[in-house]
Amino acid sequence: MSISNFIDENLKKELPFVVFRKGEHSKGIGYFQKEPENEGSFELDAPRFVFAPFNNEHESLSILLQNAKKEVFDTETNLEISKKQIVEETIVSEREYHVNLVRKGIDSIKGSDLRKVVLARKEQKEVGDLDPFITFQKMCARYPNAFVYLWYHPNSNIWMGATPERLIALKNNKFDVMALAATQEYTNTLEVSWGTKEREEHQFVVDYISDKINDFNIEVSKTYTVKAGSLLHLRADIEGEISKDSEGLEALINRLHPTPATCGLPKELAKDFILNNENFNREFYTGFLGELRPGTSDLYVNLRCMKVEGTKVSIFVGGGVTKDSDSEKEWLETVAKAKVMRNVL
Ligand SMILES: C=C(O[C@H]1C=CC=C(C(=O)O)[C@@H]1O)C(=O)O
Repeated sequence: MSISNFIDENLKKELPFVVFRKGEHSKGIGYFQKEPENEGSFELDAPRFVFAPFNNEHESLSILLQNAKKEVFDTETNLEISKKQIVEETIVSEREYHVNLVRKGIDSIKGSDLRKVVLARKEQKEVGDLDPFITFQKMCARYPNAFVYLWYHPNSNIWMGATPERLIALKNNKFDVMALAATQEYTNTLEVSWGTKEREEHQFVVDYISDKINDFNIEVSKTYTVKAGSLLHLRADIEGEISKDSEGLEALINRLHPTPATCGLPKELAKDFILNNENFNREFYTGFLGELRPGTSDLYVNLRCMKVEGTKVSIFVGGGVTKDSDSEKEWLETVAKAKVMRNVL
């Protein structure tokens, strides 16, 4: 059976599956659950592929690897990618809502202890009959460095994305956390300068992560510029080691998630602002996903993603707001980020 057949079969039977391809890899991996999960029948630390929401008070979904069929396949890299330019179809009311939301965020930062808040929006689009696997293949071809995935669970519907951000990788007790933030459009060079607002919004992420895990003997890299599709971001890597008697990976994730790359600073103030002011539910956008195994795990932040429901997709995009933000620029940044998914539809 081909991967497409496995996908069709699991969708028909409403059984969870995930198909993913890591950055710089040509092989994709699929885990297809064979039968409905028997609640409570598994060990808490059983190896799984986890799909966690933004709001850590909400339930995470998982596919238990031991109950799933594993398929390794070649991803299509020679796929004809349409170079057509996306026609801007700015919906005036969406622009207005987002610009006002950002202004409210800036006012709140100026008048309280809030220092950064990541504000997002949801863009809906009619797409007709979308073939999830072809869309996945298009994402693999267009975004070779991204973690590309296609996920389905009856409790979440179909999600897919091409994220540039790893939350944490763990191997032999050594871990690697990515601090990614700040955005500008790529114009054929990595030699760009970054403004004060961008450097500060990224530094907030580095400082927060370093502070949360400073008991793990960490090393923080220099900040450098990375390309993600047609965008550039600032990145730093924080490496450390989990000692034998320290808490496990899940506790470490709880300290980190959500970082100021997706929520803000201080975390609880920013989260309250988001939950009270964004006009949609983030669900799994800015949550995290990936393989969780004792000893070796690889988790990514769910960015540049969309949810598919029948003939409609919802694309989720946001950006970090600080005291120096310009509301119009923040809007345009979300338009640029939305193209990452719109380019493959
Ligand atoms: C929240 C998003 O991106 C984050 C990651 C990189 C750059 C970001 C920024 O420039 O605001 C965000 O922190 C998103 O893509 O929806």
